[in-house]
Amino acid sequence: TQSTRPQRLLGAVQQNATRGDPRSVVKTIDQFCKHKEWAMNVGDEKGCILDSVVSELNPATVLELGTYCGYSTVRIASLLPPHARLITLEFNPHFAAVARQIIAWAGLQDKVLLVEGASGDWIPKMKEQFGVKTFDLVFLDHWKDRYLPDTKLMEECGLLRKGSVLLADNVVCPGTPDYLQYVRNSPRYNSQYFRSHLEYTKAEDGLEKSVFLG
Ligand SMILES: O=C(NC/C=C/[C@H]1O[C@@H](n2cnc3c(NCCO)ncnc32)[C@H](O)[C@@H]1O)c1cc(-c2ccc(F)cc2)cc(O)c1O
Ligand SMILES: [Mg+2]
Repeated sequence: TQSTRPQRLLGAVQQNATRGDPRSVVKTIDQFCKHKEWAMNVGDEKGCILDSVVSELNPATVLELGTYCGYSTVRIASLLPPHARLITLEFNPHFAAVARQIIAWAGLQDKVLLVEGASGDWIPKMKEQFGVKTFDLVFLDHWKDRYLPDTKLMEECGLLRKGSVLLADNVVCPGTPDYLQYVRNSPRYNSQYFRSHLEYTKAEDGLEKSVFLG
């Protein structure tokens, strides 16, 4: 049977990355995507911006929307303090299965809770199911037309507090126009654009960092 791109990416990690070493897992995936097959990971250039936001925040509770193969999950989790937790939502069972193995290869399974299912279903259950009060950081990287509805849902569910940070990938390419318009014009957010490039290419893309003002 034909393998899938996520399976080939997992194979590259298992053959080339050092078990328990998140940096080598990240480097292996970036090498694979640069030299073998492009994949929609946040990548190394935008990844450094992600790293700096995480390091500066030192968050205790992080939510990621759209795990895919777990590349950004590994980047974020590798920077979290010991008792911090990252909940990542992925509704494609095949991608979730690959991501679990990549997260485990990096040795980060104790910091990461990968929940299989749709954000729209799970965001309203975060408090009762996982004892989450509010998220310090949310990384949005799932279907681009779901950034805005899920942000409004998080607001309605009381999952954001004064100072919570939303960090959104792909606000230029593929683009998230309705989300950008909302966070940049709403009095409830302080929004900032970090210009970069689409992963592994020269095309423009960037991350939008939006602080919830309560
Ligand atoms: O489309 C992109 N990302 C989507 C990610 C989807 C992943 O997230 C999962 N997912 C989606 N919606 C939900 C959901 N909730 C919503 C549905 O209920 N709940 C849970 N999981 C969800 C999917 O199963 C995937 O694993 C993208 C494209 C380019 C790109 C740029 C230029 C090009 F030419 C081509 C491509 C670059 C990027 O960085 C990109 O992130
Ligand atoms: Mg992305």
